[in-house]
Amino acid sequence: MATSSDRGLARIEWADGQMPVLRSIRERFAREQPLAGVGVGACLHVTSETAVLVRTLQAGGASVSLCASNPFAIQEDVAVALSAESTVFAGGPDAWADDVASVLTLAPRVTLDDGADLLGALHSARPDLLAGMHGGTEETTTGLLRLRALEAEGALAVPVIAVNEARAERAFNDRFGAGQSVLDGIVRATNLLLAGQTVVVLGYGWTGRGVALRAAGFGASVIVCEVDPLRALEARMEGFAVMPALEAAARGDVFITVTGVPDVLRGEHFYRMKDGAVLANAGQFDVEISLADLRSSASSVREVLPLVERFEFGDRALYLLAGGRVVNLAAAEGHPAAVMDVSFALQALACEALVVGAWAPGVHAVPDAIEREVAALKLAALDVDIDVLTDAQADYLSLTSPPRGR
Ligand SMILES: NC(=O)c1ccc[n+]([C@@H]2O[C@H](COP(=O)([O-])OP(=O)(O)OC[C@H]3O[C@@H](n4cnc5c(N)ncnc54)[C@H](O)[C@@H]3O)[C@@H](O)[C@H]2O)c1
Repeated sequence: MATSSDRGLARIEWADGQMPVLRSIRERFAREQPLAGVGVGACLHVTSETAVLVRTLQAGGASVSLCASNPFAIQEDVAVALSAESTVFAGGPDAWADDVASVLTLAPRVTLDDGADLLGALHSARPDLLAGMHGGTEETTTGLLRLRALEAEGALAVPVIAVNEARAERAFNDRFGAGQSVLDGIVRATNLLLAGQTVVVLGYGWTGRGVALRAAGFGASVIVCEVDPLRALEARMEGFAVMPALEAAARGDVFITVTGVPDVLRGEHFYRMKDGAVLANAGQFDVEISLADLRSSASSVREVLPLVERFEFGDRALYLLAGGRVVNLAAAEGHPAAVMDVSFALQALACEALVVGAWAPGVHAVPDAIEREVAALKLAALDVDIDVLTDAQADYLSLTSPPRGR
């Protein structure tokens, strides 16, 4: 019978198969050993994709200790399997603070954060370790807010690479990853046929744009609602209907909020919606669809399917998915491994850059060379070749060395 460790190993191998960019970095790291002897502390989701990143860093000579950035986001079988190869502290919600502290006791010289927990704890509890560090990487907007606040106070003592803001991360994570998985979550929860439906996307930022694109690909008519005139104009020029949410409320069959802003859909919208309209949120927090307005205006509420609640308003009903929580995590599986391949390739190369380069304390953008390398490796994995500037073209553009396709 397969043990928990066997199941974890199988998941890691499956993820590895979807992560060719990280695999090619791992092969180079194994040859070049850029991280030889470096202790890396990682505070990330404990998943099969993270295990592939850990293996990559270890192939480059690092010793990695891992704890969970979200104590509820631990794949137990992966944690068991990975602990045979590296140091894993994944005791769950009750042990979370101890797990973070345990990583710090190993005095990491590079940190990989998903919310600035390790770097935050180093600054508050172990400032003695900061002087010996190469620096850290940060994967989230929230973490960067914390680190930039430290920087503004003059207290950030190490360099941090803002992986979250890389162009490749934005494109893959937000547009392609969330674009697909948000619709996957809606379809899994409802089994709706989206072709022929009117899908209203509220918010046409990095993520909303991906959602709108994929909804159109399913055959839906897409309406975009925005408050930013430039983004609204882009949506219009990209072929979508654009109108205020109050107008869209009467037309939509499926509504998807993806703004990061509270109460984007509220009582006045619910009153205009058609019978049977479906409400889903793809923003980070469950604040974009006003649950208070839904509950206070509905005459009755009941669960009709797992993750689908029916709110009755007189002779009409609206269906709320996943209680308004982020639908691709609640009803599907979040980002595919192929998306995490790009995010974690940026992490691995940023880690290498911190170790081999000289960086001043402060928050830094991901170097353009890393973005290009990750994109080139992904193209190679897709077996796509591209052109290279001729020397004359490069001279014309006054580049000292022409960028390479791959
Ligand atoms: N579900 C996922 O996997 C996933 C992935 C990435 C980001 N997110 C979340 O999605 C949200 C948006 O992220 P983003 O990176 O696209 O941000 P963004 O800032 O690029 O885009 C948000 C857009 O919403 C618009 N907006 C704000 N208020 C609005 C309103 N009342 N009505 C209509 N439009 C409005 C803004 O003008 C902006 O264009 C955030 O909460 C983010 O954390 C979720």
